[in-house]
Amino acid sequence: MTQIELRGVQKFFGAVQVIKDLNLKIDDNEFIVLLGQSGCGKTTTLRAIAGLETIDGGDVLIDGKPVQHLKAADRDIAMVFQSFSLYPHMSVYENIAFPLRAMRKSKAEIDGEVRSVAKVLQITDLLGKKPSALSGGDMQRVAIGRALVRRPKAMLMDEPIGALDAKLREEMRAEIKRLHIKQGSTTIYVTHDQIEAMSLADRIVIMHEGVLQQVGSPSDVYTHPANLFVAQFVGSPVMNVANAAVTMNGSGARVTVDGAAEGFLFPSELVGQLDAANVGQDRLALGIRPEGVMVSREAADGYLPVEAHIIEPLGSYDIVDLKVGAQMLRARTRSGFVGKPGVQVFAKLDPAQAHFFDTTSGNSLGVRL
Ligand SMILES: Nc1ncnc2c1ncn2[C@@H]1O[C@H](COP(=O)(O)OP(=O)(O)OP(=O)(O)O)[C@@H](O)[C@H]1O
Repeated sequence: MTQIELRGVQKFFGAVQVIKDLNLKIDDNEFIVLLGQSGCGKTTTLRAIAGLETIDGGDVLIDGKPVQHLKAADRDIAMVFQSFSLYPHMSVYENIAFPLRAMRKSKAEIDGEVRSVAKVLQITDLLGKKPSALSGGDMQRVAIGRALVRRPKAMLMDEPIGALDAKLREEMRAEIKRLHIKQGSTTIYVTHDQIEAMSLADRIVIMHEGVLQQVGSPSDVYTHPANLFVAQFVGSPVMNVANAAVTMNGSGARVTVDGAAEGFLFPSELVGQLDAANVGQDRLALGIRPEGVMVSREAADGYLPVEAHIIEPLGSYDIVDLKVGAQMLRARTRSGFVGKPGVQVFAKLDPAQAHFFDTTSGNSLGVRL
């Protein structure tokens, strides 16, 4: 049982505040990913939990007990970094055994535990080798083994596979997930790679400039981003965002992108929900992912004429830039569907996939259609 909680954590480096009032509760066995751009404070947060960094305000609690006054060695937390940091003169076996020797375990106990961790990580045949004879992926497996072997209360991982090439990263990502399912330890994992975050996390914590933006399951942050930052940080290609106005027209609502002659048709509930959010409907930010922009080659009910610009063929699908008023909306189509740039096609938005944000605060208005 290991729960970790951050309560109002503050951290300054000189006059610069790099963690701003961070509150977060991490459950036992949860896999939490801290996601954000370089410099947003992810590593500092991790180091503060591990005890490698002091904090200037708030509490870090492990299983309900404040630990901010405890040294790193007394918190029983293991950390894996991007740089492998193995002892080069020791064999893989000795590297993994090292933390157990420091705990003064018996020879038999050490042997049992090293072999059991090696089995889980599928590195038994490497136990006799020196780190210099290992590939990057294997070195990182050993580093993870060394962290796991002493059964810490929690595992903290700072971009552990960031230095590996793309193919190996994908393999290691799957292994870390498998390992977590098998071992089930509370894990906090730092990355700036949203695909890594989406594939590994039970919950993703998105940070920006030291401020927590949203905490949620991967599908939560993807389908219900709390603000424009999250909307445009999660998802590839990024969500389209366009300034737009909403008006009532006959029985439905119209969402008109800046500079466009006509608006997209939306259910009338949109106006009611925006009224309830108490915002000016003459200027909102409309967010829609490429898969929410539907394209037709012929005129059809509810579809507006638009011009296709750049077409990016991405193998199983294309991303097509469509000029709508003063904005470019990117749509995802079957490959080859639009043909060539410059042609006129017709577009419609899927109301269920549309998001509306306050242009001033950037916050989601919580519209659900
Ligand atoms: N020891 C330090 N002294 C001064 N400033 C620091 C120190 N460590 C980090 N910073 C600054 O604090 C901010 C947050 O850094 P941090 O490493 O936590 O960010 P990060 O999100 O992990 O980024 P990255 O992915 O680049 O490591 C950055 O602006 C960084 O330059």
